[in-house]
Amino acid sequence: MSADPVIPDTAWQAMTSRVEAAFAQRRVPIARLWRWRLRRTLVLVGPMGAGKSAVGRAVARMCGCVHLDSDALLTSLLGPIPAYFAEHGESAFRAAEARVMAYLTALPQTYVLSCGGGVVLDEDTRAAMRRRADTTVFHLDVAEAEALRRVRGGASRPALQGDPRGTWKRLRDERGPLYAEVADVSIDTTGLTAEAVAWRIVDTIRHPRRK
Ligand SMILES: Nc1ncnc2c1ncn2[C@@H]1O[C@H](COP(=O)(O)OP(=O)(O)OP(=O)(O)O)[C@@H](O)[C@H]1O
Ligand SMILES: O=C(O)C1=C[C@@H](O)[C@@H](O)[C@H](O)C1
Ligand SMILES: [Mg+2]
Repeated sequence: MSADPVIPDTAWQAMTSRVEAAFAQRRVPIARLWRWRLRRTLVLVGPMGAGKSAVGRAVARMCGCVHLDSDALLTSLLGPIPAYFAEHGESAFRAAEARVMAYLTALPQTYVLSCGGGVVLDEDTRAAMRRRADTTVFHLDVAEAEALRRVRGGASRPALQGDPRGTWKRLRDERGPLYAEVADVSIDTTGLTAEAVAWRIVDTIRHPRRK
């Protein structure tokens, strides 16, 4: 086990090329219908199953902006996250995750970023999120029973292995203050579809003073 993963330069360059290609291939925004353009980066944090990935995709579709997902980029770098956890341990994953987050939070473009559930554990990541004046951070929360239904008991989430129910709640409680530290807006997604949460996010950005 190594807590300091050596990411080959070629893998890192392949990942950054994917990101650059995503910005080069931006799609036509649905929001053009409203003559409105998203000019901010939206960062989604929260516990596993809160819908960060699904909602991020929906927001980006609505706004025609680039969507990046830290877990997807880490998978392209390290291979499947559960296998990486098993082989190298959580601390190696966290080190790679912090490096990816440092890269993502320094990008000059605006876009939608779905984060892994544990990104807020890293102090530098939290500081980088707070530093950006062109960024709004959304904390997506969800009730335990619904989160566990959404992640289907946690089989693909290595951080939940063993006792998914107890672990999900413990992690959510431990990380709650860290999500609150970085978040500008908190949304309880319980009982809402991913699209409904996405509309709420777009509405919050379009009408900031109403919230
Ligand atoms: N608001 C929602 N209502 C119903 N199902 C949802 C909602 N949001 C997400 N889902 C579904 O729940 C599952 C988990 O959602 P998602 O992968 O977006 O969570 P996540 O917050 O990104 O989790 P992780 O931290 O593990 O990346 C997916 O199958 C997704 O389609
Ligand atoms: O909350 C967590 O610790 C994790 C959440 C997922 O998004 C992945 O980043 C990984 O499975 C760990
Ligand atoms: Mg996700």
